[in-house]
Amino acid sequence: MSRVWIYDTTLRDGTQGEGISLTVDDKLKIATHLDKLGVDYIEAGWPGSNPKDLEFFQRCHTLQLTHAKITAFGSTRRVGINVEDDPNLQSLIAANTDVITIYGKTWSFQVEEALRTSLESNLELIYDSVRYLKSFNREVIFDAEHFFDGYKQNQEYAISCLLEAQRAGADSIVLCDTNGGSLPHEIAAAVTDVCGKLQVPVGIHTHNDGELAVANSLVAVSAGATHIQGTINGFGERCGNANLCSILPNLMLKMGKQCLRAKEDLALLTSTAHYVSEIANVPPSRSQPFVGASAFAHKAGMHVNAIAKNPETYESISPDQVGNHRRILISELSAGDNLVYKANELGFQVDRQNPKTRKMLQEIKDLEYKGYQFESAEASLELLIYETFAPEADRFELLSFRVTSERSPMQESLAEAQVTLRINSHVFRSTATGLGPVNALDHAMRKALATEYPSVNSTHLVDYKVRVLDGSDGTAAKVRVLIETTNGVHSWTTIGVSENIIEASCEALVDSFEYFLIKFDAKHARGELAESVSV
Ligand SMILES: CC(=O)SCCNC(=O)CCNC(=O)[C@H](O)C(C)(C)COP(=O)(O)OP(=O)(O)OC[C@H]1O[C@@H](n2cnc3c(N)ncnc32)[C@H](O)[C@@H]1OP(=O)(O)O
Ligand SMILES: CC(=O)C(=O)O
Repeated sequence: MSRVWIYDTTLRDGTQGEGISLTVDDKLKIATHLDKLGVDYIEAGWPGSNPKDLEFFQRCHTLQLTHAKITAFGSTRRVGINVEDDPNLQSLIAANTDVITIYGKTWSFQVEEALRTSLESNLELIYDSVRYLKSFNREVIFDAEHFFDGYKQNQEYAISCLLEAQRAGADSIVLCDTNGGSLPHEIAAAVTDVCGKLQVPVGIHTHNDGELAVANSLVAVSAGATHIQGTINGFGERCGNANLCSILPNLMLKMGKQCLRAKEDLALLTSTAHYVSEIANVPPSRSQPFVGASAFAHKAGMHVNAIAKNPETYESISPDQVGNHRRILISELSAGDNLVYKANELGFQVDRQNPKTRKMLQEIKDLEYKGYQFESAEASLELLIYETFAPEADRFELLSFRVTSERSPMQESLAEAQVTLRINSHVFRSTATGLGPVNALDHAMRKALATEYPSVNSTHLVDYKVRVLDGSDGTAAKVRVLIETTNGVHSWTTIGVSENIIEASCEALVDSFEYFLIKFDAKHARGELAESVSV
C-alpha cells in the first residue's frame, strides 16, 4: 500500500479564508488535535507576518506532539536583497521548526507582473532561498505557486523553476493550483510530466475556485503525487483549499492509500472537523461529505427500507469509518421502517405492521401537511413516539394559558402569562411576567413545573426561529416556531405550528420542557422508562 503524506495548512492558508481568525491559543489547540488525527505536517503560519504567528512559533515548542511536524511558511527572498538580509527568511529560521516551506513564483506572467523582475532573476530567488534554508539543516518544501497556470503559459520556464528548487536541495516540491481554475485532466497531465522529470517527491496544493480542489488533489495522487496539502473543512483563501475531510476518506477507503499514523485514525475525522469549526466559530455545514450531520442521514422511505436490510444499499462507506453516525429522518416522505428505526433507537421494540406504528406514521404525514417539519425538531418527534408507545411517560399537561402584553407611554412594555398545568394529577396555576409574551410564558411554566421538577431551572432557550408558512395570508398566516433549548450538556429542538404565534411558541415550549423531563431529569431517565414499556 503506497503512502501519501498529509500536510495540513488550516492554521496558515485556512486562516486566509474570509471570517476566519484564530488566537494563538486556538492555534495551539487545533495543532494538538491535528496531531491526534495523525497528519504528517502542520503548517502553522508565517512567522514574518504578524506578532500572533511569531508568538505561536515561540510557544509551539512546548506542545507534546507525537507525530506531526510543525512547519513555518514564507516566501523566497525579495528581489534585490541578499538571503542574509531578508527579514522573511530570517524569521523562518528563527521560528526554529524542523520543516520550512517557501513559495516561489513559477508562472512567467506572475514573475513579470507581480514580482516585476526578470525570469532569470526569479530562478536566482528560488535557488538562493532554498539553498540558504537547507544550509540550516531543515527539511525544505518548495511550493510552486501558480504552477499549473505557468505550465500552460510557458511550460519550459515553469519546469525550470522546479528544477532550480531541486538543484538547491528542496526535499519535496509541491505543485500549486493557486487560482483554483485548473481541470482534473490538466492536473493529471502536468503532474505525470513533472513526476517524470523530478527526482524528489512531488506534492499537490489546490484551491476550490472551480469546486474541483478535492478532485484535482486525487487525480494528482493517481498521477504520482505523494504529498497533499489541504485544510480541515476546506477553509482557505477565496473559495477555500482542498478539503482534507473529503480527501482523507477517498484516499484511504477508496484509493487504498496509506495516510495518517494508522488506518483507525480516520475515525477521528468527524470530531476533528467539528472541533475546528467550533474553535473557528464557523457553523459546520450539515451537507459536508463524510463529516456533515446529513452525510449519513436517510429520509426517503424507500432508502430506509433498503438500509434496514443492508446499509451499503445507500451508503458509499460506513459512517463509523470516519467517526460519523447514521441518522434516520422522519418526515412526510417516511415509510414504516423510518419510524421503526427511530423507535428502536429509543428502546421500543416495534415492527412496521404494528397498528400504532401505522397510525403514528399517518399522524406525522398529516402534521407535516399542516406545516410541522420533524426533521428539524427531533425532540418533538421523539415525544410523539413516547406518546404512542409509552403514554405513561407524559410528565405534565398544559390545560390552559393566557398572555397579556402591554405598552403605555408611562412604562416599558411588559408581558404577563398565567398558566394552568396538570402535574402528576395535581393542578397548578402560576403567573409570571416577562420582557415579552414568550418570556412570560416560559417563566410561568417553569415556576409551576419547578414545584415538582426543580431541574427544569437548569434549562434555557438558545435559539428561537419563526417562519411564515404562507405569506399570502398576511398577518393571519400560519407560522412554524422552532425552539432550541439546552441544559448545558445536551441541546434539543422542538416545534409548534399555529396561526397564532404565541400558541405556536407555547406548543414548542411545552415540548421543550416535556422532552427535558423525559430524557434528562434524573428521576425519570429514558433508559428506565423504555425498559418498563412493553409494546
Ligand atoms: C499563494 C499564497 O497564499 S502565499 C501566502 C500569502 N499570505 C499572506 O500574504 C499573508 C501574510 N502576509 C503578510 O503578512 C505580508 O504580506 C508580509 C508581512 C509577508 C509582507 O508584507 P509587506 O512587506 O508589506 O509586503 P507586501 O505584502 O506589500 O508586498 C509583497 C512583496 O513581496 C513580493 N513577493 C511576493 N511573492 C514573492 C515571492 N514568492 N518571492 C519574493 N517576493 C515575493 C511582491 O512582489 C512584493 O514586492 P514589492 O514590494 O516590490 O512590490
Ligand atoms: C502556496 C499557496 O498557498 C498557493 O499557491 O496557493
